[in-house]
Amino acid sequence: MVEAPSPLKRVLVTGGAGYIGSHVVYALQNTRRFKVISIDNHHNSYPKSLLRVSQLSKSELPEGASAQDVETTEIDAHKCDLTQPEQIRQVFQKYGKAGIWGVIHIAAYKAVGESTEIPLTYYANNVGATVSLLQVMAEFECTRIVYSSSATVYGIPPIIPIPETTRLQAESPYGKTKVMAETIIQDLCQAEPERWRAISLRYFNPAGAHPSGVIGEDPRGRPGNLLPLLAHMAVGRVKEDKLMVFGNDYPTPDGTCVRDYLHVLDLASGHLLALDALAPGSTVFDNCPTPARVKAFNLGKGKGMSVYQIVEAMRKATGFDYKTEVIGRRAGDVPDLTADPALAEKELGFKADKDLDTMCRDLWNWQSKNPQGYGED
Ligand SMILES: O=c1ccn([C@@H]2O[C@H](COP(=O)(O)OP(=O)(O)O[C@H]3O[C@H](CO)[C@H](O)[C@H](O)[C@H]3O)[C@@H](O)[C@H]2O)c(=O)[nH]1
Repeated sequence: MVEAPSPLKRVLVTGGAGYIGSHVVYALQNTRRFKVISIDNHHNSYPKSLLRVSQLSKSELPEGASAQDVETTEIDAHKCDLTQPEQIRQVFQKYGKAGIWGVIHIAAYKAVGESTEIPLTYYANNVGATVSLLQVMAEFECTRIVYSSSATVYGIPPIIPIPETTRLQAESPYGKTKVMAETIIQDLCQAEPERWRAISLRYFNPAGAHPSGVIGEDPRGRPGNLLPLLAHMAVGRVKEDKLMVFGNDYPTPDGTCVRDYLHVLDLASGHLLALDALAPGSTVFDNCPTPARVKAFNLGKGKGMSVYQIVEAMRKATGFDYKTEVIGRRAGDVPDLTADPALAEKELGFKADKDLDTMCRDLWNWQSKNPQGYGED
């Protein structure tokens, strides 16, 4: 049976149970304008995260909240594999034609090194699944999509800060999957300009957690990324006190790589702005060079931070006495990935305001309250 129409906009989030997905779902709920449907295969995420998001959103409802407000805090969560079109179709069938207003497509594999070892898995999961998703969306007349892309599409960028007009030249299979999916979405919007609207969001380095410490990042296994690794070291989950710094001979102020870290809640707010920009009446596509309604935006702060600056900020937040040892460069690392965030600010009204100390404080709040992440209870 098809669900009855609802005054709330139904938004499907793929990868909703993951680190970024759970914060995006929270942000959607916080507006009280959306009903969230999540699909996730739990490859690198935990269903518990969505239970916690719901609890958090419920706890923030004002007294005497309406039934509709309460409905916004509920999530229709599905365990679903995006490489299986039939599984996606089943979710859309529940809501019928045009029953889902738009999609935020976050689900993907994201480890650069791993993608060089198992490229086919990456192409199937990140590109093939995107094609299947778009096909099912078309079948069900759901033609608005916000796509999670990455700064990795720029490869080794020729200009810092990086504007969106920079040529895309991703190096790893992972990065190439992001370029391909962006291209596929662009081609679709070009082929059917009256039908499709799409925004790709090129994430720089998301960090931190919701300040409640109820949700956060919980990578499976030893974290490969810098901030979760430092958090795991401080909490004793990784029994190391020495961070291996991957190279100090880069052409950067202190020789270590520079990245543009932004708070995950700022990143989540970018998704809301992008989603609203897909609505009729939005002016975001007015200056597109073709009738196609498709754009890409950087989501970053526009402020680069080195590995040593991050270690220092985490030392301040956690009180942990990190030691460091410089080892060779990590394959695939680029010296500097700092966003030019001007376009997203001008056209979407996006600004990543939260500073590095806030990111580290919120990360530590999450990690110290949940030393074993979601796996502990
Ligand atoms: O043990 C470590 C881990 C990281 N680093 C350094 O810390 C910086 C940040 O590394 P992360 O792995 O945290 O982040 P990346 O910028 O490499 O990765 C991010 O960008 C990638 C694309 O470039 C992918 O999108 C990935 O998912 C995303 O987390 C890099 O200079 C890295 O060399 C270390 O020195 N030691």
